Amino acid sequence: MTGRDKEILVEKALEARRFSYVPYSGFRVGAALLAKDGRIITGCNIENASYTPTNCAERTAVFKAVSEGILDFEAIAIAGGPGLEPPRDFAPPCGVCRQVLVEFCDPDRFLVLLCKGDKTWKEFTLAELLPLGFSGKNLER
Ligand SMILES: O=c1ccn([C@H]2C[C@H](O)[C@@H](CO)O2)c(=O)[nH]1
Ligand SMILES: [Zn+2]
Repeated sequence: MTGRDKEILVEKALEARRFSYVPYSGFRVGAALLAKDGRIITGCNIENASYTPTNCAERTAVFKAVSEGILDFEAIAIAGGPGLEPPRDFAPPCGVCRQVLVEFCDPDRFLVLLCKGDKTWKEFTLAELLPLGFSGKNLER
């Protein structure tokens, strides 16, 4: 992945916030998931009056991709913050999203880019964000 590829992914995550459905928190999160074939699948958070059915931006992107037969991923960029102004801080993925990502991504290779509104980012491997993650390998016997 080149620096330019990362920049594009960061821009797509920032843009995806525009579609967040957040009448309760006002906290807009966008995600851009890069598939190994080069496709980029975006997602936003979608809230619900009953609160718990809320879906995070990261899971929206993963589920969109998987539901279209895209299963091999290289990286995800995530941007989150209040309102429509560019996020001033990094928004790390929640534990549930980390667990969903580990189902589909090699934790030592898959990159997570946490972005701010100025298009800077911090990057981690999924293994750094979810050490000792539980996956299908743990079910083998
Ligand atoms: O990983 C995360 C964590 C939170 N949110 C959303 C859920 C909710 O709509 C809002 C506040 O928690 O942020 C995400 O989209 N991704
Ligand atoms: Zn989440």
